[in-house]
Amino acid sequence: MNNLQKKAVDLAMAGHNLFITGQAGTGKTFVLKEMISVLRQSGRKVAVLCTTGMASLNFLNFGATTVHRWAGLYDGRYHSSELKDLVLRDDRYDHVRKNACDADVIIIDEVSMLSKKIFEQLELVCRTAMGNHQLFGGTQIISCGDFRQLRPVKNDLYNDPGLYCFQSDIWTSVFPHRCHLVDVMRQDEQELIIAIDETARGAVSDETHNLLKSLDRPLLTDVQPLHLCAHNADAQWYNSEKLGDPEKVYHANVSGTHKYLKRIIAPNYLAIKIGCPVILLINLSSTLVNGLHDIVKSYDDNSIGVHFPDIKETYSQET
Ligand SMILES: Nc1ncnc2c1ncn2[C@@H]1O[C@H](COP(=O)(O)OP(=O)(O)OP(=O)(O)O)[C@@H](O)[C@H]1O
Repeated sequence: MNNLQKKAVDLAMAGHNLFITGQAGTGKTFVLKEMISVLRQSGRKVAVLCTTGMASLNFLNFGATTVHRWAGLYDGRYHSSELKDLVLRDDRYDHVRKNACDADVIIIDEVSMLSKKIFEQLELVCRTAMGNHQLFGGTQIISCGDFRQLRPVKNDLYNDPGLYCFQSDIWTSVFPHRCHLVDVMRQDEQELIIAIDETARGAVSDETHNLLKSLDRPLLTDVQPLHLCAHNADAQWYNSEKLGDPEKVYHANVSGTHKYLKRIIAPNYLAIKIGCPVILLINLSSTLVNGLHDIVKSYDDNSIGVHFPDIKETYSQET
């Protein structure tokens, strides 16, 4: 580890709350992994939380999970008062209370994607579960991320405007220490590192501009490119064009409040054929996470089989 990385680990070992930042490639993930190992070797129970399921795959061997799952926030549906009641009184929140009470240290990675609302709800859950008035119930908190990378996603459905967590009034009290990693540790692709930094700062040099232009090339023929659409309706139209005649169509049994149902991103029917690409829209487990995509391998009246080679697992969901 370099000196700044060592300093971050020392602060964590000394029990301090800490925010670690630095541009892409400065070794944030690397230092977190070192930190988790050292803290655990010293006997401390470390909860490793990520803001997305995909990010938690970086910490697969460290028992990482998402903030939402760990703290029982689900899709952000609860008002803080409801959440407090659930943590205090609801049997279904036994595991959440246990999560919070068992952890000596909570580590949050990719914190740039954590919204102010979710940050404050996580704090509330910890404080309520611990029955302790201190921030996060007095549990040590370490967060890590680069606010010039991905930002929080707003959630209109549940009144989350997607403000950054550092806009919270409690942010500076929670994190009195800030460790800014400056040395880019990634040895290869120096040009790309400079390009990422310049693009993040909005100051693109001619060299970076030329590098980005040079990447404009025909796609490989055996690669199925991901097609990004600005609107769900466009994505649905594109998918049905590409799918052609489906081999099987499943219809959802839908019930609930119209106001909420109309804003759900998953369509109420699913048309598939063998070999068609599918993407997970929710986290089903700590490895089957929102954003994973692969192709349909099999189906019958009640289930669809999808093979996700990255996680060496075949998942079959009852439809
Ligand atoms: N002290 C170190 N010694 C050797 N290699 C290191 C060290 N720190 C980081 N690295 C290597 O540098 C590369 C970048 O590190 P890492 O992925 O942790 O950076 P990061 O800041 O998390 O980047 P990003 O923001 O893009 O996720 C990795 O290959 C990592 O193994």
